Amino acid sequence: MSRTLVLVRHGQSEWNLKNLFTGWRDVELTEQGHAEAKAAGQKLKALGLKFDIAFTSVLKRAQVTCQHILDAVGQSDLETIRNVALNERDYGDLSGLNKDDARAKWGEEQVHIWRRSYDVPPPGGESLKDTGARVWPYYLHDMQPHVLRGETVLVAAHGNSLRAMIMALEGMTGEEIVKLELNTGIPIVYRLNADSTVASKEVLS
Ligand SMILES: O=C(O)[C@H](O)COP(=O)(O)O
Repeated sequence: MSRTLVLVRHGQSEWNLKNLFTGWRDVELTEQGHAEAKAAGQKLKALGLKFDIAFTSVLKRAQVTCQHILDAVGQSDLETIRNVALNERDYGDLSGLNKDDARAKWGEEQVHIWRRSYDVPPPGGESLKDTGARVWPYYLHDMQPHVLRGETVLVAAHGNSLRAMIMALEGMTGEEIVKLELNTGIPIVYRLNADSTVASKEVLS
């Protein structure tokens, strides 16, 4: 029984590079981002993983990352489900602003609270809790059944949609999740037990 779940944050995007709040804005990968996504695929290939299904968001930086990985493992045509539930946390009024400019305007602490706290939303946007309220039901209903059937599932998504998923998967508290940072293009390989709990976790950095 494989029961394997692979989570990957998209490669570096144009707005990661420019240090802009991105959220639901649909921006391209940078050259480095494409390379990170291809390297993620090579790492998964080296593990000998073959996927049964892939999931991604409706944003192209995650979709392109997903495709690079599938190309690298020789599964370019694998069934891939795109769903808005996996989108990045909506950054609301901060979207498009420079993160350093925001710190200068509202202060380091306030910006950190908006970026990393569990339940404080940025103005007009989603908190991590709000993001989890759409990601986790989608995981339980659409992805987990595949994993529990013994399949190997790829999820290419975003920093905060994946942080919300990881929080629930690992049973982390609101305080613990504040410290979790996900790097771009680094696969996290979970093996699950039959009761859906985490048996092992490997970060392919
Ligand atoms: O949406 C964004 O700006 C980033 O992809 C994630 O941002 P964060 O590091 O501020 O959570």
